[in-house]
Amino acid sequence: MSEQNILKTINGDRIAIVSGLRTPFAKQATAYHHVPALDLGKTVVNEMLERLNIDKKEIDQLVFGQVVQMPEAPNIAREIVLGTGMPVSVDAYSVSRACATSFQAVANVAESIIAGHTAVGIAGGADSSSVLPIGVSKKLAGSLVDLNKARTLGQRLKIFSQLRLKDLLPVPPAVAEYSTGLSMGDTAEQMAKTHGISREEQDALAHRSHSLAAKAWDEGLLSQEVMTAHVEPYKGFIDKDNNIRANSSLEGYAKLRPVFDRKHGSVTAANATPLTDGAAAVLMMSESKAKALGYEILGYVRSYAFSAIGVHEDMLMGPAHSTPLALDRAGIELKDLDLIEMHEAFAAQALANVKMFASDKFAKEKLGRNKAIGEIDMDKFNVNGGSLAYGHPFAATGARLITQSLNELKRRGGGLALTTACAAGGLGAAFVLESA
Ligand SMILES: CC(=O)SCCNC(=O)CCNC(=O)[C@H](O)C(C)(C)COP(=O)(O)OP(=O)(O)OC[C@H]1O[C@@H](n2cnc3c(N)ncnc32)[C@H](O)[C@@H]1OP(=O)(O)O
Repeated sequence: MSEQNILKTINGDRIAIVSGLRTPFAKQATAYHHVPALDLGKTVVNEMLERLNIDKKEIDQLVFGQVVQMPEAPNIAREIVLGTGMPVSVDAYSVSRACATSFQAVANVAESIIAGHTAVGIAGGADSSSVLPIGVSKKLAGSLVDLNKARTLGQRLKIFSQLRLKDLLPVPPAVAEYSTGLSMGDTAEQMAKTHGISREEQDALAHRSHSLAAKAWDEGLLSQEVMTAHVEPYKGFIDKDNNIRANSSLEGYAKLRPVFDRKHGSVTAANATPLTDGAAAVLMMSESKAKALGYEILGYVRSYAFSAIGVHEDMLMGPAHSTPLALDRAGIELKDLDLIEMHEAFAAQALANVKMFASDKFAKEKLGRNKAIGEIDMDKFNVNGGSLAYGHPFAATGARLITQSLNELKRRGGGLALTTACAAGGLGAAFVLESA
């Protein structure tokens, strides 16, 4: 391991993460039923700035993302700046990298710090599966445009007469791959079959995830990094993730029917992430700026990598593709890591990735490498549970993983963590983080 292999600015400053915060995550149509992602984003950024008592004039940039976009506020980042009392001069733009969106936001702020353009930046993401941009059918959308252009009553009546009842039905956004039409759950089913991941193994991982997450909450490990959020203005508060099952039992999992392949499948509501609402953010600075402002640093971004594969088969293999790149860039091997935090989109997807980390065949055929990335020590893997339990508000998960890993490293007295995720479009993200 060499000091050379860590991201730094031209002045030798490391990329510091000073703080991370998130809202509690809530299942679709529960605590945040009518709260848009933008409000969740504003809430978390506002609270983070309040807690740190930072002069808002110090902030140069805010990069944020939202996977399910709201057409009326397409630049969520700028709306957060304008809605949290930051100076209007704070640069803000939005990014989208499906489930790795806030990883991308962190990478963008890191690159801006490395270039010397930013000294203090905020990165994060928010998503709501409860307040959705419900659209109209393509036929109706086309007809509405034509209606706008129609000049006579006859032309208008002709357009109306071509519409059928089904064309008038609302169309919710799909959690599916645009180019194949396959849902993420269909892909998880594919991966279970290709990699021989049994239903029992999937249920066991989900049970582990819920049990560890419940324990983490019981022990107070998350109380600092998760804020209390308002449910709907003036209606109440939520102070804990509401998907986690403290009384998770394997018998309960076994009873559930598969959802995506009802006949031969193994992916159920319990071994898939639920649709979730929430937001998360991190405050980043160049190392010297953090020290000059007197902030304690939580950790550093040592390296990161993104990867991309095809979308027709086993598309959610992002961790197995991006991790070796990030490890190489960090100048380390898998065995040097103290923690491995992998986004659990589905138990089948996480287990397929764990399996392929250890496979020489996969390394040779898919990664063009001589040997496997390495066997994951499960004692280091998602030690406080994962997305199966916490839930997965798409754009917020990366920032959750980064904050949770750095806080856990700190509790353990330091070290290195890998945080990694798969994403739609065959994308993958991996970050190597170093405790301060
Ligand atoms: C890169 C990526 O991250 S890709 C991933 C992107 N995300 C997704 O694709 C989301 C995938 N998930 C989903 O679409 C949905 O959660 C689904 C379709 C799997 C399930 O949706 P729903 O049926 O609405 O789930 P719901 O929460 O109602 O649970 C169904 C049942 O399972 C039960 N259940 C859920 N979790 C558990 C559990 N851990 N243990 C026991 N029972 C459980 C519920 O109690 C419920 O039982 P009931 O019908 O008796 O009330």
